[in-house]
Amino acid sequence: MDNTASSIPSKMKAWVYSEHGKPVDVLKLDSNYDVPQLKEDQVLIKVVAAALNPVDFKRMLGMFVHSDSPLPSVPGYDVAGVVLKVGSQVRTLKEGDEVYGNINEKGLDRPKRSGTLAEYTVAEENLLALKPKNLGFIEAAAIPLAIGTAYEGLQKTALSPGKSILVLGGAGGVGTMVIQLAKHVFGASKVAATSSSAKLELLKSLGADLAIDYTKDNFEDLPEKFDVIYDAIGQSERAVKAIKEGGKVVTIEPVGELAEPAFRFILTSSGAMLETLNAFLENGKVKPVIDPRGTFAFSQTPQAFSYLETGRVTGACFKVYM
Ligand SMILES: NC(=O)C1=CN([C@@H]2O[C@H](COP(=O)(O)OP(=O)(O)OC[C@H]3O[C@@H](n4cnc5c(N)ncnc54)[C@H](OP(=O)(O)O)[C@@H]3O)[C@@H](O)[C@H]2O)C=CC1
Ligand SMILES: CC[C@H]1OC(C)=C(O)C1=O
Repeated sequence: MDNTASSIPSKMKAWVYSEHGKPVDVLKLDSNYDVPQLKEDQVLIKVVAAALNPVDFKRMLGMFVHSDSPLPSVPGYDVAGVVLKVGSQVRTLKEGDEVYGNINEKGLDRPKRSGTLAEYTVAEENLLALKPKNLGFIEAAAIPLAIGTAYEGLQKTALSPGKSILVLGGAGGVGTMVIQLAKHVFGASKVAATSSSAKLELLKSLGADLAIDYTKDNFEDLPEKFDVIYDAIGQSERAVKAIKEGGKVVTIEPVGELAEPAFRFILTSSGAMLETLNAFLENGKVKPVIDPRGTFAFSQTPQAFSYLETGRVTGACFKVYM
């Protein structure tokens, strides 16, 4: 690959929004958008695949204007691609490296204005890791934000071997990672998770010992109580009724009522965390979950958002840059 400065274009294709609203209304394809400038501690990435996350459409709707970056903005946090150029302070990554990561260190604190739904993006070296050798770019792109949120939340609850956990929203991008990490990395003795009827077998395949069909049972009415509850659906007022004395409830829904003793957090992206988990991804103990209807071409980005906005995506929703 010719990575000389002259071979890197100054303009690119990018999906951009200049006003707040629904993606289908405000997201426009710009074929002449500025390739982001590289800072000393950053690398320039040729995007091969990018994953969509709920934060992308929530920002577009204007839900976080108080801490968001100014418009126009290219959405997208998760990327898998190839390093084209490195800044002078980059220590480890080099041109040609196949990398993946979440390009925004503080999830809602001034995310980058030039995100991953474009031909090129930039990220600080410490937010990236080498792509796991056994994963393709599409699979790798599905991982960073979801696994980072799952891992950080489980760390904050001090989940440890022998403890039990209930995962609310087990079939989602974050939930599918929480189940796997809880069982195969944190050593939980009992993993329960909720989903609708059609996704119960998926939960069990990921490591859930008990899959609860929320269309039939209210988890808080079941006799079993848990040491930890990971709430990925914003139902902390119900979750606190299912916790053991002294147990922990973590929720990732950043807005709305928070029932005591539940707590919430916004993830911090970390390349080091990905490098730690690469071992579990490469030995197959933790796997990316790809929605069978969730892979779209770059040109279909608005359709990808429409699918994500249904709230029914299983695992992650993507797009591949072509
Ligand atoms: N604080 C933070 O740092 C972060 C916050 N978030 C937030 O967390 C939430 C989850 O994100 P993510 O996993 O990507 O979302 P997804 O879009 O991947 O979640 C979709 C899944 O949610 C499941 N679901 C929906 N309603 C329920 C319910 N009542 N009970 C059980 N499962 C349900 C669906 O399963 P089914 O079809 O069976 O209902 C579906 O598979 C979002 O609100 C997101 O904004 C995400 C990442 C980081
Ligand atoms: C990255 C920010 C985090 O906060 C919300 C609401 C999400 O959906 C996130 O991913």
